[in-house]
Amino acid sequence: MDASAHQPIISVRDLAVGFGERLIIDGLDLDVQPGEVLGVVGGSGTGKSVLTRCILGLVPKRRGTIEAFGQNLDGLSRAEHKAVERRWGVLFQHGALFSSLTVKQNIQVPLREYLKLSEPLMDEIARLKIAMVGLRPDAGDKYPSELSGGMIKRAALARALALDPEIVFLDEPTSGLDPIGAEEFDTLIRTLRDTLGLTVYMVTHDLDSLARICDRIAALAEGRVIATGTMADMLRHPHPWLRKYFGGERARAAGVKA
Ligand SMILES: Nc1ncnc2c1ncn2[C@@H]1O[C@H](COP(=O)(O)OP(=O)(O)OP(=O)(O)O)[C@@H](O)[C@H]1O
Repeated sequence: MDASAHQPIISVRDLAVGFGERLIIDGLDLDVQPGEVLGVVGGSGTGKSVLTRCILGLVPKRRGTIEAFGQNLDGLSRAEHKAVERRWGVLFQHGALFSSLTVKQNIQVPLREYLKLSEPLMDEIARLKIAMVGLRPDAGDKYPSELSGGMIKRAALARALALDPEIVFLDEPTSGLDPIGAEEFDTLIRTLRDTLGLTVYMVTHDLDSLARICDRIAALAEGRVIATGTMADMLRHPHPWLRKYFGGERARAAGVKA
């Protein structure tokens, strides 16, 4: 069998990231396996967004290595890094669409940045992505201010999928959605994973999402990943934060059971 079949898409070793004198991440190891939906959890301020941004090259690290698609990201030229960036899509917290652009134009931003395509082809790709995330065709001509929270998330996901990425990074994709909207969005992510073979790295506080769609969970505390595994593994873990998080009232309400 091809050895690359088992190679993690993302591999982080002994990562340290800090601001000023404060180390937020210190000695963090994490692998993201091809085709999995990985849920990244941790208390507020534990560094989930910082970790994500560091993997994406938006925050510098102090120490450690980050590999994406088998390549060490250190020492890549700008062109080589851009080639890596083309293989991932990102949905930042709150959608982060450009408010002055329509949904179609937002989806076309990465196409313009990374590819040279004709206008009709870009329109066709935008149409496909809009359909893929379950938006109506007329959503393409709307501005973000004209969309509901759930539609904004879908539009942002369509933009994250614009370049047919192998992995998408989602930062709290269901935050701000009502339970029905959140469940529909989870179903969409799962469907995209199943149909496109997408790998999903998802920062979330949403226990329903974790239980519903994550194959594996990575828990952050004390600057590192303190545990990885299935929901069942999390429920058995002795770490006090995990016991509180997965054993609390909210977890019971989400139907999370040992
Ligand atoms: N650019 C920055 N400069 C200084 N400190 C920062 C910067 N970015 C993040 N931090 C700090 O790093 C810590 C981790 O922040 P981060 O946003 O990663 O937390 P988080 O785990 O994603 O939290 P939440 O679940 O609340 O979104 C916080 O204390 C934050 O204030």
